[in-house]
Amino acid sequence: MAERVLEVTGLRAGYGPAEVLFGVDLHLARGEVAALMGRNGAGKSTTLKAIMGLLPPRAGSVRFAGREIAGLPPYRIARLGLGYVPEDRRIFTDLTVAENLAVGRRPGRSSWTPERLFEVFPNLAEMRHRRAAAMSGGEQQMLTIARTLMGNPEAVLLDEPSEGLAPVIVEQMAEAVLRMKAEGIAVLVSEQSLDFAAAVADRALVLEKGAVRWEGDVATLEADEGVRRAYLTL
Ligand SMILES: Nc1ncnc2c1ncn2[C@@H]1O[C@H](COP(=O)(O)OP(=O)(O)OP(=O)(O)O)[C@@H](O)[C@H]1O
Repeated sequence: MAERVLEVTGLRAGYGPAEVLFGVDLHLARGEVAALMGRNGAGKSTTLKAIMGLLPPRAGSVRFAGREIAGLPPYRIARLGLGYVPEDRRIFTDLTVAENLAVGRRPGRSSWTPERLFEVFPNLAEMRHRRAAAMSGGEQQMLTIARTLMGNPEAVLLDEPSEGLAPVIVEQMAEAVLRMKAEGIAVLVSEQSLDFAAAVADRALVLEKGAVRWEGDVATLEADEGVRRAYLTL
């Protein structure tokens, strides 16, 4: 069995009185890309936020790189090497691409430099001196991913990267995920699009009503109309 970089068991979380996650079990192997799928409101974003400590887990265990991280604040989880790219872009719009990357650097242990990132994201290289405010949503999303890599993560949680992007940008986004994988970074990507999941992921986890109801190869999921109808299509 491949070594697990992330292991989530019985994770419960919610907002105030609203319970959203009812015991999520999932894992991510080192260097693997897994797609967390499910309809709107199934709990994908909530799962990523609870793993990252942005929403305090109410029960369950989250083990990352061999240690329990449930209950730790997000900045400590990030420092341990878990990156997080939220749906809304978190960049400094007044800064240029290169400046945004410099801000993301983690002192001491970054093997990533802006130059290396520009090799991995050639489209960002072309606009390195452009202010982020003058970039498209998709380009800003790509910059958010690149900036997360400056923190030298071992694994990255990526929330709905393809949502609302033009098809050509979605393709670039898929390439970016595959390049992260090629660099040995494990990625848990929350995604509604089966096409995107099939393009990037080895394995799919399907959430419904706050728990993982199906798990398997993306190809099996594509072929199984019954499962798709039950958990994915409207
Ligand atoms: N800040 C919040 N306060 C209260 N309820 C919330 C909050 N954020 C999400 N929820 C609720 O939690 C449930 C799961 O939402 P979540 O965003 O995790 O779903 P999702 O699978 O990521 O779907 P989407 O694709 O719509 O983001 C939904 O019922 C949603 O209404």
